[in-house]
Amino acid sequence: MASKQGLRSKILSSKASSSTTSSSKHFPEASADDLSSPASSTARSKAKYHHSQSAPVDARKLKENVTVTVRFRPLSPREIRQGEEIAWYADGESIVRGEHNPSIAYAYDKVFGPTTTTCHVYDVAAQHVISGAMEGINGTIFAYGVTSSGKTHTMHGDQRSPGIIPLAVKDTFSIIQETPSREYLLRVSYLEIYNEVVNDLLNPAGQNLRIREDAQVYHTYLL
Ligand SMILES: Nc1ncnc2c1ncn2[C@@H]1O[C@H](COP(=O)(O)OP(=O)(O)OP(=O)(O)O)[C@@H](O)[C@H]1O
Repeated sequence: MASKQGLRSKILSSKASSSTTSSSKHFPEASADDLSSPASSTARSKAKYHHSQSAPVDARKLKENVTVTVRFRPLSPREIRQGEEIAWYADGESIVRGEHNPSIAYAYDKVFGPTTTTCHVYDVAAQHVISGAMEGINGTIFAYGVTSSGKTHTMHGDQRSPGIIPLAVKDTFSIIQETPSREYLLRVSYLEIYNEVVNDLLNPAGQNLRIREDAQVYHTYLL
C-alpha cells in the first residue's frame, strides 16, 4: 500500500527477537512496485536454535521459516461515507489481486479476507510461533502496515476481539500450566518501529532505541 504516511510495525517477540525479511513472492505478471502491495498486516516468524548456541545456524531452514501473511480489514464507516473503494482483494488463501487490474497479483504464505476473525489469524499464522518458542525456538510476530491498516486491531485487539498478543499470552500460560516438569522464564517487551525509529510501548522513556546484537550468544538488545 503506497502512503505518504509513515509505515509502522508492531512486534511480539518470543525469547530473543530476530530480524525478518520479506518473503512475498511476485507473480511473473505482477508489477515490480512493492509499495503497491496491500500489506495490511503481516505475521512472520523466523526460527534460530536457542539452546544449542554452538550449533551451526541452518541458513536454508531460517529462510523457509519466515512467513508473510496479509490481512485485509473491511472499509471503515468513514471510508464508506467518503466513497472509497476496495483496491485489492483476497483471491483464495494466498493470492492478493488488484480489483481494477486483475492481472496484477501477489502471492503470500497466507491471505485473510475482511471477515476473518483475529482468532483465526492467530490459529493459522501465529500459534505455531508461540508453541515453537515454548520449545526453545526463537520467534517474532511482526505486524507491518500504513497508519490505520489494522496493526493494533490485529496485535492488541480489544475485550470483544482479543489480538494476537493477549491470545499468545493466554496460550503461553496454558502451555506452562500443562508442562509442570519444566521451568520457564518469561520476559515481555512491546515495541513499535515508526519511520525506522524503535520505541518502547511499555516505557515512555524508551524512545529511539538502538539495536545491538551479541553474536556470541545470539541475543538482540535494545538500548
Ligand atoms: N479486521 C478488522 N475488522 C474490523 N475493524 C478493523 C479491522 N482492522 C482494523 N479495524 C479498525 O480500523 C481502525 C484502524 O485500525 P488500527 O488502529 O488497528 O490501525 P493501526 O494500523 O494500528 O494504525 P496506527 O498505525 O495509526 O496505530 C480501527 O478503528 C480498527 O478498529
